[in-house]
Amino acid sequence: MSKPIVSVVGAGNVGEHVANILAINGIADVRMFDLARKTENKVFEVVKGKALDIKQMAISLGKDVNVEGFTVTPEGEGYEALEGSDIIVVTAGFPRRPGMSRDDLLSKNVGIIKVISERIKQYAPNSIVIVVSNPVDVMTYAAFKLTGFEKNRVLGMAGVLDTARFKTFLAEELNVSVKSINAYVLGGHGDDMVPVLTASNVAGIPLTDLIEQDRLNEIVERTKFGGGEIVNLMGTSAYHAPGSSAAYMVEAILKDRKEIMPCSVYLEDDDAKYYEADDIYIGVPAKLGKNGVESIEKIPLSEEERENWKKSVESVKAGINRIKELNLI
Ligand SMILES: NC(=O)C1=CN([C@@H]2O[C@H](COP(=O)(O)OP(=O)(O)OC[C@H]3O[C@@H](n4cnc5c(N)ncnc54)[C@H](O)[C@@H]3O)[C@@H](O)[C@H]2O)C=CC1
Ligand SMILES: O=C([O-])CC(=O)C(=O)O
Repeated sequence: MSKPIVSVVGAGNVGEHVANILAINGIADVRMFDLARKTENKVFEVVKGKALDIKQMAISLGKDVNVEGFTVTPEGEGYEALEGSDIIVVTAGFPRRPGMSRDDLLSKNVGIIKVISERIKQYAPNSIVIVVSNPVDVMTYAAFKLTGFEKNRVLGMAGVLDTARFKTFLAEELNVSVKSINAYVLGGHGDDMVPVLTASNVAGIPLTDLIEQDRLNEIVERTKFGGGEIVNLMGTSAYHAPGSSAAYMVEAILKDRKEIMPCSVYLEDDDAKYYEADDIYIGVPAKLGKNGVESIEKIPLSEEERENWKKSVESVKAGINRIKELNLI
């Protein structure tokens, strides 16, 4: 039986881990796209080598999957094999280095997203697009505008990762299984992200009953700067948890799971009214199924959380205004 096709555009650290997990889980055939690597006297088609290696890894684990690599150019040549993709995960672009914010990547990465979005529109007009490249909320907004796809078919990955970080620190603190923890991190994927304490609990017990406020504040701060912590340790950004988070979203869509998870999604109408943010991509709980984003949930926020939420909206809006000023969307 033929499997769904997931394309991964940008097969660097994050992209290859997305491909890796999808192949190990055996739930989709994977197509990977990346630039050639040029040295003084040789051009390496690294993406083809990575695809072959990942396919052989999956086969060594007894999985019958196809994984193929395609070399593309920055100008947008070589994307024909996007045709037939059910889902496209976009991880192409520059990662940050120590001392940088995610927003520092905006002007370099938006040009890359522009070319890729045009090719997605051309070759895979019915696909669902999951953007990972940073600053992710702004890049997802750009992909939405540039593909012209319906809002349910364009979403960004961040909240699954931020929530996994929050859960990691809570599980360590309380010595409980992550399965007993319900937690949500919403807002933009930047330093202003909003861990929603009022909606987070362990076996139904509010976090504030389990952890002293000062310690809880430390955990919240560590979560908000969780990406930066890894950048400072590795000199580049995280890729195992980002890769698995994107793969988790892919699987929820392919398996029509109707699972609610925080994703960067487009807010308008009723959702915009509730979240006080219109014409924006930002992290809120969303139900993922075969149609992509099938609904957006309105999570209750305390007064303090709503104030923090508003700050996060302002930073994402500033990024969106910057790409509008660059006349790239
Ligand atoms: N949303 C999130 O939570 C996260 C986002 N990220 C972002 O994901 C992006 C990728 O990160 P890494 O994989 O660590 O970086 P990386 O540098 O390892 O990989 C990026 C890949 O994109 C490719 N690329 C660059 N320009 C391209 C173009 N025009 N067309 C096709 N491919 C192109 C590069 O050749 C490279 O292989 C970064 O922007 C990073 O900030 C990373 C982790 C989490
Ligand atoms: O920190 C970064 O730049 C990459 C990222 O978004 C994350 O790991 O949260």
